[in-house]
Amino acid sequence: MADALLWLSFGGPEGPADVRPFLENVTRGRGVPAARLDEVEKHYQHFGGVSPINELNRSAIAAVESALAAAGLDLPIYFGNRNWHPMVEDTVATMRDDGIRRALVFPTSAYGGYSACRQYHEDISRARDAVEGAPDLVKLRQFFDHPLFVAAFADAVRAVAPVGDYRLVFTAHSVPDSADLAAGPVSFGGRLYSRQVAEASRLVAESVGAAEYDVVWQSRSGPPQVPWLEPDIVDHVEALHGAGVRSVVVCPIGFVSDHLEVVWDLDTEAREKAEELGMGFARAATPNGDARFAELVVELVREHLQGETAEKLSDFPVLGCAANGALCAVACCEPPKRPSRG
Ligand SMILES: CC1=C(CCC(=O)O)c2cc3nc(cc4[nH]c(cc5[nH]c(cc1n2)c(C)c5CCC(=O)O)c(CCC(=O)O)c4C)C(CCC(=O)O)=C3C
Ligand SMILES: [Fe+2]
Repeated sequence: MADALLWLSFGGPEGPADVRPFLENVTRGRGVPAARLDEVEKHYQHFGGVSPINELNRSAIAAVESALAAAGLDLPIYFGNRNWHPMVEDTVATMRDDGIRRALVFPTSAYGGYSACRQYHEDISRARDAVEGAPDLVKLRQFFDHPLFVAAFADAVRAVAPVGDYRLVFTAHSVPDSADLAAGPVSFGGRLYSRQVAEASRLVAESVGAAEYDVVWQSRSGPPQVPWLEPDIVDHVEALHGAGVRSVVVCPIGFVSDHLEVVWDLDTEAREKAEELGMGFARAATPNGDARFAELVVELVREHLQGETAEKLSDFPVLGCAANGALCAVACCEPPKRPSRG
């Protein structure tokens, strides 16, 4: 039973004055050096201080509203973010005022791990703690191996792949190596996030018939002395050039929409590097623009409400679904150790 859907996302600035306070929200207590924030602020200001993420979420929500109605599911959608307005605390207060008692939560991340899953559970807890009489909030599962997610990426790769030889390169947001090591239920053996990224990449590569491909990382943050997942996409483009590769197709498998880290780190930085080296460069679209993305959300809702077997293409366990911010398992996806200050 559910009487609403909460669309829970990351949030992004909507004007030049929003950028710094947004970045402060994202990085509070996380030991990200000021120099890194100054650099990232420039990326946002380059686009007029507006991240595409909020508009992309709003249009996705409109598509999902229609798809839910077409499927006969009468669920209003509420939109809330971790780091920028509409903030999830405010959204949950509105839901309470509207008489919502129990809502499903769709997180705009397909994966497990601290940043991609557990932090969304923390957002749910924080919002419920802030709102007296808050509805029950049940987060939907991780969907990195859902057939519609894989099919949308596979078609996106086919749509931009050049005729002839190219190297297919998958990319996802880097995380601290310690966070990746601690990702997943203890019984899974760690590295849930990077193993899911590798598995989604394998499924897409198989679907497009690419025998050879790479999985690399992007948008590294944090202090330079802390190890994060590598190699970085820009370094990797250079390495491929050195190995004689003439053309790359980049598939942003770690993301659901063309937000700032896609339009800056890939469409700007990685593309410029490839062009400087005289290489062909194409970037596959993210699923947000594909009609199947709305269908995917409807299927996740239906699967949950009707207790159906999960539609999935891998043998990985079904994870990420829990009520009111509970952890998936004891010690699941522990947060990374923050560098001590002082
Ligand atoms: C795994 C992962 C995802 C994918 C899962 C998901 O989608 O949720 C993701 C998504 C996103 N990350 C985003 C933006 C940022 N991430 C930052 C910093 C960080 N990301 C991390 C991880 C991830 N991030 C981590 C471990 C940090 C270090 C700080 C910390 O330990 O938490 C910073 C701080 C500045 C910097 O980059 O240094 C910014 C601005 C945006 C919005 C872009 C827009 O505005 O359009 C989105 C969707
Ligand atoms: Fe991030």
